[in-house]
Amino acid sequence: MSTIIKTTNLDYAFSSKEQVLFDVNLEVPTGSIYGFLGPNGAGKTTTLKLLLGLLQTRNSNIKIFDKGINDNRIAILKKIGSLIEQPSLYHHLSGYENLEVFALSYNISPTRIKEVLGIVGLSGAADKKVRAYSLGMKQRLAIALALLHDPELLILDEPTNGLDPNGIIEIRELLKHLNQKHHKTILISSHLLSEVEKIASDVGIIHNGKLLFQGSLIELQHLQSNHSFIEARVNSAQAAKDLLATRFKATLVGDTLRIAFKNDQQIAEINQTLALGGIMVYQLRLVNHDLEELFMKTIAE
Ligand SMILES: Nc1ncnc2c1ncn2[C@@H]1O[C@H](COP(=O)(O)OP(=O)(O)OP(=O)(O)O)[C@@H](O)[C@H]1O
Repeated sequence: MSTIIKTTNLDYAFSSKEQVLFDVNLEVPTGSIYGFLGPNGAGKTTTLKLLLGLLQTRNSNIKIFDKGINDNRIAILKKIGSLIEQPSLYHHLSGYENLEVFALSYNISPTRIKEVLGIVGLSGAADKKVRAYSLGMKQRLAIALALLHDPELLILDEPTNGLDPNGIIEIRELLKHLNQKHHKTILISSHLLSEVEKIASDVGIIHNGKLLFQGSLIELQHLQSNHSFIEARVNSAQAAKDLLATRFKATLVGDTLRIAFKNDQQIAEINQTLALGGIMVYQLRLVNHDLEELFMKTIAE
């Protein structure tokens, strides 16, 4: 698996007292949608700005496309499309004209303008003034701007922030389309796990400037299943605990027993052991740690 972005022990301080990033080792796989997740103030925007050279550190160890950012800034930035904070759009111009302003500066053909308008689903609204656009349409136009030069990598800071549910779905579908059909690697920041898990293949969780988790979404979900348990309501919780003790880790919580397990086979085994041991089982309930809880737990630890 190749890596499109790699940072090694990335630190950043706005002043000598205010260090906001601590040893961040980001690894974004080529071809992924990488969800960079963290609560407000965690350091997401600062990290993305460092990747884009909008902030600089003397000893930053950032490699993008296998090249150091400090020595290859222009070549690297040519292959990146980005959206950081509010997009700057001309509201008195149409969507097409907004793209044209940038296309003229960067020698990009009118054909490409039409193409990106099609990709972001704004062909029908191309001649409408941007001031009449919904927030979601403005955001899609901003993504169209980022796509004009056909970059390999997109870096988007909270692209669904402030959008209504419909707008959020449209951006999500657009990003999936760009990843799957146009083979763009996408690094997207968000403070919402529920959003990231619907779209990302890979996840990094940052909190207080430290990367607390990094891995595939499947690995994150696996971590979730490790935090799930079976809750048993039985006639004698202590007797049930003793009966299971050699095979399972169980904890008494009031009258119920919480039993850690790894797979469905083990659930059947727990059920059988209790029944054969003469325990009256009133209820066996699967309690899933949801990812949101796991996320909160991760950042609280
Ligand atoms: N220009 C600045 N000067 C000093 N401190 C800053 C500056 N910009 C950000 N910070 C601080 O750096 C820390 C990280 O901020 P950053 O904007 O990177 O977080 P974030 O995860 O993107 O959160 P948000 O979603 O709220 O933007 C915060 O404590 C913030 O107050």
